[in-house]
Amino acid sequence: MDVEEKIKLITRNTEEVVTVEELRDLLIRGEKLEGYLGYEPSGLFHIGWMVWAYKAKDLVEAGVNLRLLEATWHAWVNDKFNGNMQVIKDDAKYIRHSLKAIGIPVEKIKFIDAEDLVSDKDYWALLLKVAKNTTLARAKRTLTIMGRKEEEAELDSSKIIYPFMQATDIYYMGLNIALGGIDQRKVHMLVRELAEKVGAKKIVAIHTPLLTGLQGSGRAGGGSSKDEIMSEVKMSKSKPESTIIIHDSPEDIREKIMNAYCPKQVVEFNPIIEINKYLLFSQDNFSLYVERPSEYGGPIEIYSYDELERMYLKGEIHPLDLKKATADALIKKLEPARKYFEDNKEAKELALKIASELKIEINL
Ligand SMILES: Nc1ncnc2c1ncn2[C@@H]1O[C@H](COP(=O)(O)OP(=O)(O)OP(=O)(O)O)[C@@H](O)[C@H]1O
Ligand SMILES: N[C@@H](Cc1ccc(O)cc1)C(=O)O
Repeated sequence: MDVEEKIKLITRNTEEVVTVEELRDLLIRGEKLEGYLGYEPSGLFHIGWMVWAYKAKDLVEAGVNLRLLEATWHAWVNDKFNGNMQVIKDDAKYIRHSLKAIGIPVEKIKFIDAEDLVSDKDYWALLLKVAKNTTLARAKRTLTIMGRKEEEAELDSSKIIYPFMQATDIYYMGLNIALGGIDQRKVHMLVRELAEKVGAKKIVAIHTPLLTGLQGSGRAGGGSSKDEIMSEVKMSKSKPESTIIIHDSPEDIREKIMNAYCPKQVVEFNPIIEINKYLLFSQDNFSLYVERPSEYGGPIEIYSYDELERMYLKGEIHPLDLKKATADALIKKLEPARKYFEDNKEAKELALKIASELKIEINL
């Protein structure tokens, strides 16, 4: 793959890359691309996560040396599983299985437990350096990266340390690429700004779009920037009613999709449109078969997202027909993952354990 082909693969289906010029520069200079993405192991794998997982796969294919950071300590600070570290660690194992189940080449990725970073005193020395160079106001504004509002650090000041930890993760591992959903933007910008001061490389930040929760944008509150608005309305493991998880049965998926927000001729914050854009058409060789009634033009096969969007905006595809077609396509897409969890004993036991911790019923 030449430089431009790599750039195309790395930047496709992203919300933004800060900056493409810097990425090109790294590639032209032949620097090894050292990348990562972190997640809190604190729930069942929902389809929103497939957006970054597919991007992780692209990065691996483009030759990035990719790590996935199991942010166990961060999840603990963020009160996940009531601070039960054993369950957080089991969830991390479960997520590895989930990634494999959806077809991510896990054997080419290095998984790192945050425990391995925080057990080195140099990590904390670096963290203090980051904190020394950041105002409290800035740190508070960055709390959206952990799904929290500024006020939430008032009662529990460990939360204010979280953004410093996330920044330190990046410096400590000596990375030049950080991947995350657009809700992680604020910390990546901080990391870029402070790089010189802490003597680290300046990262290229790659941000993937966030899939809106099934209820649409009804929850959007006072956020002003795109990352703030999206972090409120995104599909999230903390809001099970808004999510489709990879273990949902075909019947569950159909029912959830049929009940989802999908306004006629509107594509913004429309989760059904976004499932098509970010999960289905984003992958090679996909086409959507829509069974339209004959008075609306009859059945049609759609070959690109742009074509779908154009027709939907014009009212040529009715939400109901789109929902049915999307449910069928998503059920098909998740079939291998269902099968993986049915067949793999360890994966199944872990999934059931996590589900029972969360008091969520799954049928495997
Ligand atoms: N709905 C979504 N669509 C796409 N990416 C998402 C979505 N939700 C989270 N992500 C991305 O997944 C990664 C891990 O996020 P995180 O652990 O916060 O997941 P979450 O489901 O939002 O959970 P929580 O509710 O605990 O915040 C981040 O890079 C984040 O941007
Ligand atoms: N803040 C991320 C998780 C994360 C934690 C540590 C990191 O270094 C990176 C990512 C989230 O909640 O989505």
